[in-house]
Parts: sequence; C-alpha cells; structure tokens
Amino acid sequence: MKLGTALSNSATKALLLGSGELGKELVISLQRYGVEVIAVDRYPDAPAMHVAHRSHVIDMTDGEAVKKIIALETPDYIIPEIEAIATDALAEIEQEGHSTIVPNARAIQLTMNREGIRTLAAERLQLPTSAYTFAESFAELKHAVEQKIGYPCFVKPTMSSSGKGQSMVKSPEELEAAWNYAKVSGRVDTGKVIVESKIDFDFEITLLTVRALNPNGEIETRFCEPIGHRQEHGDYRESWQPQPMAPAAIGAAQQIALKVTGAIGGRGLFGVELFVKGDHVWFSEVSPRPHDTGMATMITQQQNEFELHARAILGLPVDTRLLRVGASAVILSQTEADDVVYEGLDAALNVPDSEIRLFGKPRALVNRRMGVALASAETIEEATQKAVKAASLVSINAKQ
Ligand SMILES: Nc1ncnc2c1ncn2[C@@H]1O[C@H](COP(=O)(O)OP(=O)(O)OP(=O)(O)O)[C@@H](O)[C@H]1O
Ligand SMILES: NCC(=O)N[C@@H]1O[C@H](COP(=O)([O-])[O-])[C@@H](O)[C@H]1O
Ligand SMILES: [Mg+2]
Repeated sequence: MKLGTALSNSATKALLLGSGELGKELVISLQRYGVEVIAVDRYPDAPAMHVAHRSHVIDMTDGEAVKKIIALETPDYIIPEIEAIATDALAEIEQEGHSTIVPNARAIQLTMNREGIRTLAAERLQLPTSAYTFAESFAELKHAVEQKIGYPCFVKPTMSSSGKGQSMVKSPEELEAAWNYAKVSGRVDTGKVIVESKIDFDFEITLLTVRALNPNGEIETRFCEPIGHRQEHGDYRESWQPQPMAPAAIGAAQQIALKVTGAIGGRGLFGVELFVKGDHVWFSEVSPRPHDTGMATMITQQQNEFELHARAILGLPVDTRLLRVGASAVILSQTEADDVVYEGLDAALNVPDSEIRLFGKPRALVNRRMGVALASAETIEEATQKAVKAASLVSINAKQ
C-alpha cells in the first residue's frame, strides 16, 4: 500500500474495543485525521466514550456480542484497547476481510493470553525470558514451583493486565493464596495461570516500537527512547523518559523488540516490556497498542504514543523523536464512590512544568487509576519528583 491510501476514503471508521484512558487519547488522535470513531466498553461513560462520535456498551468477552456490534458499525479498523476481548470473534472478522484488526487478529490472540506470547517469544524466537510454566490446578502449580521455578516467583492469570490477580510468592505458605487470587482476579479466567521465576533486574523499561509505512510504502520499524518505570503490585506508579542505558543493553533491547514485533506483524505501536541488568535484557511481555507507562510521551515526544499509533494505523508518516525529559505519575483513588469530585487541582498545577489528565472514569474504586500527572525537567529524577508531587496533590472524593 502506498503512503496515505488508507485515507482515500473520507469516511474512514474505527471501532475501539475498550474505552479507557489509553483509548481516550487515541480517539482524539484519530479524529484529528478525520476518522469517525465508535467507542465500545463493558460499562457506560468510559473515558474514550466522552470524546468518540458514539459508543456502545457490550460484554466484550462475548464473541457474539462483538460480532453483532461490528456488523452494525462496519468499521474499516477494529482497534483492541484492553486485554479482555473475545479474540476468536476477531479472527473470524478478519477472515471475512471487511475490516482490518489492528495490528492483526493473530497478534491480539497471541498477546491477550500470556501463554501465546510467552511461547512465541521464548520457544519460537528463543528470546531470553524468566523461567516459566503454566498450571491448571493448584497441585500442578505446586509441583512446577518445587521442581522447576523455585522461590521467589510470580503467579499471574494468563489473561489479565495492570497486575490484576498477580502475586509475588516468597515461600510455600503463600502459594495457595496466590493460586486463588489468580483464579478470581484476572480479567478473564482461562483456567490456567503462569508461574515465572523472579528476574533480579537493575531496572525495567518499556520500549515503544512503531511499525509504520515509510515514504516508499514499506513497513519500517522505529523505536522511541526507552521509558523507565516503577511498579507496585504489578501496576505502574511512575514512568520517565529517557531511561539511560548502556549501548550494549539498548542494542539488545532493540533487537528483542524488532524480533517480537516482526513476528507479530501488522502496523501500529507496540509497548515492549523488558527487564535490564547490566548488559543483559530479558523479554517480559508486549502490548500491541499504546502502553500505560507510555503516557509520559504526552509531555516528552513530538508525537506521543497515541499519535504514533494513529498515524501508523492510517499509513501516515511517523516521528519518534524525544523533545524533552519528562515523567508521569499515576493518580489512584483512595476511596470507592459512584460520583466523584476532584480536589487540589490548583495546588497540583502550581508544580512548575506540570500537567494533569483526569480520565473521567464514572466510578472510583480503591487503587483504580483515575488520572495521571505529567512533568518535564532537566533530569529524569527531577521530572519524576515533580510528577509525583503534582499527582499527590490531587484527591478524589465522593460527591456529597
Ligand atoms: N518474572 C518477573 N520477574 C521480576 N519482576 C516481575 C516478573 N513478572 C512481573 N514482574 C513485575 O511485575 C510487573 C507487572 O508484571 P506484568 O507486566 O507481567 O503484569 P501485567 O498485569 O501484564 O501488567 P501491565 O498490563 O500493566 O503491563 C512487572 O512490570 C515487574 O515489575
Ligand atoms: N495496563 C493496561 C492499561 O493500563 N490499560 C488501560 O486501563 C484501562 C482499564 O482501566 P480500568 O481497569 O480502571 O477500567 C484500559 O481500558 C486501558 O485504557
Ligand atoms: Mg506488564
């Protein structure tokens, strides 16, 4: 396909499956290029629905419901945004050939389930990963940990994200609780969990990797500067860019990202998660879409990760350049409430070079991510401190 031909039809339509904070920014980027966007999620008033042309509420894990909405809307592009979608339905839709699944149905099937992507990365591509096994019962899990993985280890549902259902297990007494938690708290219960050995890393990064058309109409891979991040209970708290890395480590990281995104294929932006120790780099997982830690690019890059994803999808030129050093820090709710008010915005925005993005989620839950603070500075340390400060000044309270 030649550059820009995807836009020759002025009525380009995109359907977003999942309408959270990442989807919201993507909708805005797509609409800047004239795309009509339909937002879909499991609950009404999800963040991306606020800015989309229209929206639907369905159970996205129900294949028939997904097919029905696609038949109704006949989108040119179907863009999965969350890790809880009936992927078999997407494979059927792709076969019919009327819509492009972004980046492709196989990518969504592979990455939505940890078994698919881990097997591809470690066994087919021979990329370095933690030691791992899948288990379908507590007895299998116990056996795997005792015989192969050891302690400490991570137990995770095979279909989950943002740390949901994930535990770090330090001793045999904690294993059963981790099994039960993984079974009930993933986004979808596949009947299986993954157990991974703990990698003792110096730091972890997300390497945003873009597969987009070059001026000759060929797919080319570009990398953003690495994003460092800190996680707590499997969910990110702060991210910063650029994470300094030794030349050998950045080379290894880019090679891994090139291989894994090349094997997945299609066009779009990918968040490749990697663990780094000295010059060693391990592959952890990959999102075939913008990444939460990549929200830092809203303040650091010429084209943020949402803009890059939109352009790559549409066949438009991309530029992964970093403009300034910056960071993001999450704003988590401390309370549960159906109707919320935000306080402290004035104080937060008094932090120099800071910005606040509230997602507008209609319901607050304890530890649910409700917004993000962004900040720029001369150094990543200073930018992170400013973002954390700004985030800490925003409070989410129940409306009286
Ligand atoms: N094998 C491991 N060794 C060391 N740390 C790990 C391992 N697995 C997970 N972690 C830690 O837990 C975090 C979350 O793990 P992972 O990315 O697998 O979960 P997730 O639910 O998919 O999160 P997200 O969707 O937000 O990326 C990692 O970023 C890392 O900090
Ligand atoms: N790590 C994946 C990630 O950050 N996904 C983002 O969180 C939303 C779900 O939020 P919720 O659980 O608060 O509804 C998703 O829709 C996506 O935007
Ligand atoms: Mg992750």
